[in-house]
Amino acid sequence: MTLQADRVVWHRGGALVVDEVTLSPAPGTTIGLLGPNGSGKSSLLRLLSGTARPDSGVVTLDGAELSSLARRDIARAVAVVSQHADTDVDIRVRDVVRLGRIPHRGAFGSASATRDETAVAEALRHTGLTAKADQHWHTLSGGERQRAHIARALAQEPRELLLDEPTNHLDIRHQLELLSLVSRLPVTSVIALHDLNLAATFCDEVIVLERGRAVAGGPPREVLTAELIARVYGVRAQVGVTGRGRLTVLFEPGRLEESDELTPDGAPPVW
Ligand SMILES: Nc1ncnc2c1ncn2[C@@H]1O[C@H](COP(=O)(O)OP(=O)(O)OP(=O)(O)O)[C@@H](O)[C@H]1O
Repeated sequence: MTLQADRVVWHRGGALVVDEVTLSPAPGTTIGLLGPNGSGKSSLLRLLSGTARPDSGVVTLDGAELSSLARRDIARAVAVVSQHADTDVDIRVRDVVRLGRIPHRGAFGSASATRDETAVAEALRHTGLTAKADQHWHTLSGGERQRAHIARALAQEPRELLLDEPTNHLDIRHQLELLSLVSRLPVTSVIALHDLNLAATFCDEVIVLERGRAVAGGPPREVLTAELIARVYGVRAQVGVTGRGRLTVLFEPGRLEESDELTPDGAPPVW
């Protein structure tokens, strides 16, 4: 059992933004949430994290409806890294990461200070921030802040990790390192991503949203076809497999015309 959404529907400002989406990740897998701007990825993550309640349908954690659980109980299992999270407080990186330990504290402080400090040190190490641990938040670059948020989520030692465009500010090496780390962790991760190649490389399964609806889902190799990319994004693409067997998408600039011939579905060519 894990975090699951069953036919969730959510309206925001009168508009339908999540439309009957069902998500049932196998424990330990990495799921990519794909789709154009405004297709509902962040909204779905908010429903999964319990920060918003669906108008209909349910989100459950180990079979219990999320809305029936205490926030602390959810936070012990589910860590979230949302977009645009920032602070004006002058706080050091290590203290940001320590925030991840709060759900594990009892009424009289932490059950184990050593365990807390080990989790924080590990999270800093995994995100390459050990040397920056004592640096002040406002002196960090955008990418370093992003990594600090991820370190905070890792320090939480969650079973479920919800990440909203975690590679946004990261240089290519850190994009690869971060997703490689997340996909290797023994946690279930749901990651909103724009980069189809990163999704193809690191996700066990992807779900493609379009106007709030899940229009495709499954292993990247089955889902990420030129036809799907044309239909959902309105972009011409070639999908192939590199000599090392990695699915790769190449995009063609220019608007897609109705007369465009798309690569037929089937096994992607080897490049
Ligand atoms: N508070 C709100 N009131 C009204 N509509 C909203 C509100 N928040 C989001 N929306 C709308 O909900 C839809 C889904 O937004 P959401 O942020 O979930 O999309 P997204 O797929 O994460 O987009 P992006 O890739 O641009 O981050 C959008 O059309 C957006 O305009």
